[in-house]
Amino acid sequence: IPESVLRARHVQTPEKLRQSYDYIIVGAGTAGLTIADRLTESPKYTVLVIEHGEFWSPSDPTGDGQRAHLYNLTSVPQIGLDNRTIPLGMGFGVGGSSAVNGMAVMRGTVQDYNIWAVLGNKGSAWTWEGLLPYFRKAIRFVPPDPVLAADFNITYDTQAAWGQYNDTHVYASFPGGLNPVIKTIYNGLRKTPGIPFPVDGHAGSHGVFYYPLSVNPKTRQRSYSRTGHWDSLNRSNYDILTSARATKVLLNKINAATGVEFILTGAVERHTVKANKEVVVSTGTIHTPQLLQLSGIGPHELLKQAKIPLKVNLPGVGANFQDHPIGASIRFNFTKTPPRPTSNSTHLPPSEGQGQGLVADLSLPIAAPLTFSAIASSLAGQNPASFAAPGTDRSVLRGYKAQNDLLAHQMLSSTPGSLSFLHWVIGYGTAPGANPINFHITSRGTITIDPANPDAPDPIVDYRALTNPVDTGLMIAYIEFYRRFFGPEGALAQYRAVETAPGAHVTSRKDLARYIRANYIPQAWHPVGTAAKMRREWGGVVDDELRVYGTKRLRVADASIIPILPGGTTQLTVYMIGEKVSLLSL
Ligand SMILES: Cc1cc2nc3c(=O)[nH]c(=O)nc-3n(C[C@H](O)[C@H](O)[C@H](O)COP(=O)(O)OP(=O)(O)OC[C@H]3O[C@@H](n4cnc5c(N)ncnc54)[C@H](O)[C@@H]3O)c2cc1C
Repeated sequence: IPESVLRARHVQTPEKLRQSYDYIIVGAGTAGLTIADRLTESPKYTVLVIEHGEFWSPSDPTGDGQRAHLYNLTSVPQIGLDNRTIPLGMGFGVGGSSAVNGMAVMRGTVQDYNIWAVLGNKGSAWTWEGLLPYFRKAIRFVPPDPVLAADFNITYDTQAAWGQYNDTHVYASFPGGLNPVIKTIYNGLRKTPGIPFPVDGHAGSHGVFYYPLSVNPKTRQRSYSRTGHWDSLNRSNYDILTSARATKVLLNKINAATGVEFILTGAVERHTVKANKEVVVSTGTIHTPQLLQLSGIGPHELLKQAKIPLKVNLPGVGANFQDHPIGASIRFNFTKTPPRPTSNSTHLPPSEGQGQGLVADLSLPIAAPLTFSAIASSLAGQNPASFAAPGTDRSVLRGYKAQNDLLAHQMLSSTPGSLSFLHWVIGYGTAPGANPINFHITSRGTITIDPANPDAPDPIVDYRALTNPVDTGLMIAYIEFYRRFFGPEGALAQYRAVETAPGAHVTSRKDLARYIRANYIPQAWHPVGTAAKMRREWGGVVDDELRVYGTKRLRVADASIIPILPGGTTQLTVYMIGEKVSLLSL
């Protein structure tokens, strides 16, 4: 069967585009392809997706590899990290970041999403309960092999977490065996008082649980937005234009989106295409604020400096930038080697390195029983202006204050649905120890066009990592957690662990802070927040229907609308956003 019959249309030159489309989606990434698939289910609407990269397949051994399909970005020197610059990669090409990510499928807790409602407008449906149907619709969960499940105590709750929807081809599954070494840590956590073990970490609780991967269990290939929402679609109302970088959303006199301006790779001429109903920007957390700013939507001072005519003064565009930081590593050697755990599921291929695995996502009172309340008080007592980027608008500062108050409140709670703070991935490697990840940072960065060179292909990335001292305090608390867990009072004391990094002699706050500054990586490829779904008076960029404030017929739908990081990896949340906005748009 010719490929063209199996697919919607891949357009490679602007001349082959229609005169106009009902919907134009900018970015064929995780959310973008989800939305385009859902909108074109109805033959009533024509949809064009404009994508900067190309079609490619991560499973193609003759292809040019994943690295070639990442934006090659680097942050500005980080004042909180001894002026280190930080590289970051974002997916580039059809499938976006879902084509290159680590495939872990996770979700935040109940309060992670209830917080979105508090930060949003009145009557928001963005709560755990309100979003659960879209989460369920976003991904098809396939339970683990029963022998594997019994071997590693993998439990799941199909009813509460996953539901029975089956109209998606994006899968979450457990494709291989697990490294039995993790059983030593698992047993240690089991013996540690106070650590919760929810039946399924996707049902809204923090604690210790196994997570699946976005892998098709039959083919054992990556399952992502392209395989789930593009391949095999035969729809004449659906076009994708590739190698085309959107440079502007076109707005008329009443700031209604009328189309998109774009430039083909390697060319200089700018083209435009008309949208009859809506433009949906879905270019991800780094490029969405760039595109809005280039379109005249953003902080007025920045746009004035860049000589871009102001359409809407929205100071929050590019503010509120967050990612999960990977903290400085803490490592131990066991002087008495634990017996190597055995595995009954050896009929399954092993999954030694990065793969489906075990996580311990712990609330702050569990991770930091001695300091959680002092950390919470110090955050609640802060004036965000002391730590925000110079010149941050008052509305954005009000939003930061609202976020701080919510986080400070959650720092005191260990109820099942409350936020997890310390994220410990136990599936990677065999050495005891961790690179602790902080699920809820308090520093806020920025993404801005360069006013001196607004047409540069990528914007300026500034994490402002560790500019809020609370983040250093959290990392110190996590190091202390591991010292207790592996130390003489911990559940694995019999193996007499010796700390190798940073070393047992590094104990003062000053020395620990220095170690953290030198080794902290402010990103785990989960950037969010730069076009946040929050109240406008709190620096929000989109409303509860993901419409950009001050405009008409223009929405944003991707990771950038997430107002505050969830306690989980981000892809499932982004698929959920794609599912939800598709229904809002129709
Ligand atoms: C290396 C890596 C590892 C990760 N690991 C995990 C993981 O294990 N688990 C997990 O849950 N999450 C993970 N994530 C995060 C997750 O994949 C992302 O949060 C999610 O995919 C983001 O989706 P999005 O729709 O916001 O953006 P994307 O999927 O990145 O889509 C944006 C699209 O827009 C295109 N684009 C950008 N600018 C323009 C423009 N001007 N014009 C036209 N097109 C444009 C891009 O090429 C891209 O296709 C990882 C991400 C990366 C990069």
